[in-house]
Amino acid sequence: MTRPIVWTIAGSDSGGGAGIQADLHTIHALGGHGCSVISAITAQNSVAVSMVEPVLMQAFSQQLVALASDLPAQAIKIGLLPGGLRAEVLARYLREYRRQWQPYVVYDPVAIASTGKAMAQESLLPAIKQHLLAEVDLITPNAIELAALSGITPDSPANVRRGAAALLAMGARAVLVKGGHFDWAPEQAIDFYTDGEREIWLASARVETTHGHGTGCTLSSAIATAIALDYPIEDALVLAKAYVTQGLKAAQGLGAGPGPVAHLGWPTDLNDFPTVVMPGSTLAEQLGISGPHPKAEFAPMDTLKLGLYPVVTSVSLLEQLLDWGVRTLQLRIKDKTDDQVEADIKAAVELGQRFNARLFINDYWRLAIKHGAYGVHLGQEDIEIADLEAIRAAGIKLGLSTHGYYEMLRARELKPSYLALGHIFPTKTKDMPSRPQGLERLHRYVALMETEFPLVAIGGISRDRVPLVAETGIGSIALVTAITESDNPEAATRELLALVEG
Ligand SMILES: Cc1ncc(COP(=O)(O)OP(=O)(O)O)c(N)n1
Ligand SMILES: Cc1nc(C(=O)O)sc1CCOP(=O)(O)O
Ligand SMILES: [Mg+2]
Repeated sequence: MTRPIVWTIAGSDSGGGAGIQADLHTIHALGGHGCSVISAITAQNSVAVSMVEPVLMQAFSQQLVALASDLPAQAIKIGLLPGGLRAEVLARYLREYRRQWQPYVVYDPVAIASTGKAMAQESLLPAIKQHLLAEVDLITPNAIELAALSGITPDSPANVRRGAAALLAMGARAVLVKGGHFDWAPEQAIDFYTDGEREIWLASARVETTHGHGTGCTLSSAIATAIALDYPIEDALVLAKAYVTQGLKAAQGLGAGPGPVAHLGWPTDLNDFPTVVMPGSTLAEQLGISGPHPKAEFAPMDTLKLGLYPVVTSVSLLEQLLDWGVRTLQLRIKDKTDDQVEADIKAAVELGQRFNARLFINDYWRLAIKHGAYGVHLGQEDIEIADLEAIRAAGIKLGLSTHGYYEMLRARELKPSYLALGHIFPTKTKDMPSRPQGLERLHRYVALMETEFPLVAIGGISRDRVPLVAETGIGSIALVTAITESDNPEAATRELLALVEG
């Protein structure tokens, strides 16, 4: 894949830990090609910022013009703007880019250095509100910047929400409040994202280090790069947070003051990824997140490798599949009433028991409980409405669909029996709101999660693609049409069984 282009419009940090320098490290480490528009030259080291010198307006504009004519960006990260005039001029350029090629714009409203020095002129604040906010897709203030912009000090979770809502009311499309230093959560680095419709709280244990110079720049450029790589925003947020956490853990002191966050490449350690705060935890209570939640983990599977996993709509095909040797399978009937499907579900459960198979019922969890099913498979939307505790208490196994990093981390909090990862390739079986993941991402997901849960790949997996999917190390492959649309379902199933289970 060619590297997507990401611009950073920010200040140069002579010390190499923040600003343009941190951004270019981050963009490159995550697989983007970084271009830079320098807004100001700072003279600084790890101890102090001794000078902030805005570049000439003409030099600022000409960098933008040069890049726009040849290297248009998939995503743009904005950092330090030294004053209101450049913010206003930049807003005008961004408006034009939006018309031409719609880059995703992340703005980290750097106003005060971690050393305490004001980095920007007073004219910046009104210009952000009046001109820039409307042109950015995501603004990422820390507590001080949120208070400066919104007038609300985020001294409680409620005030974090209020501050973010105030920025949305001023025209921001989405807000990520960075909680590296919330007094009310001293043990955690908690970030809050909202676009006005949904709220996401991400928590990481605070890394004990004084070497965190450049974390804000790094986070925002990591988000921009992940978006340029075509990750949805919720995945970009968790990936960027993991990148920063791994960088903080490896950060070293260079110079007499706080050293720079380290730049180590794609995050691969699950311990570096944040927790998606879900109802039921002490933290969730503190954050005012309530809702039903399972009291403990779901029944574990007997193996991490579930093998071939056909998903079918008819009980008669289920019976044939069992006869042909399949031992993990699912009855997936859509859009019928409970009365219409109950007989089929009862028959399917009995068949599964007769063959000692891992037979999952899709969606109809009440009937699955009633008839003592082996397992239930649910989607992300079901997590909020199904009675997960009732499923767990009945001893029924739970499989959950996921479509990327965020959903995987969210599902992980519910401790299900397995996770499905989809859709790997384009599929005609179902209208998918997300984009296909592809093999490279699947590979990364498997490496990240394989010791936690059995993992199942699903979506567009034809017979010919099975060996490629199996090469990622995934222990189970779910498919519909590879069997149901085959000219000879029995031969197809036997071949697939041999390919997947050897
Ligand atoms: C093994 C497996 N993975 C994913 C799905 C999809 O479940 P869901 O997201 O609930 O969508 P529907 O199947 O209900 O349309 C699945 N059924 N099985
Ligand atoms: C039911 C389903 N769920 C998916 C997910 O990604 O959650 S993909 C999918 C359809 C799988 O069918 P086929 O093997 O014919 O592509
Ligand atoms: Mg479902």
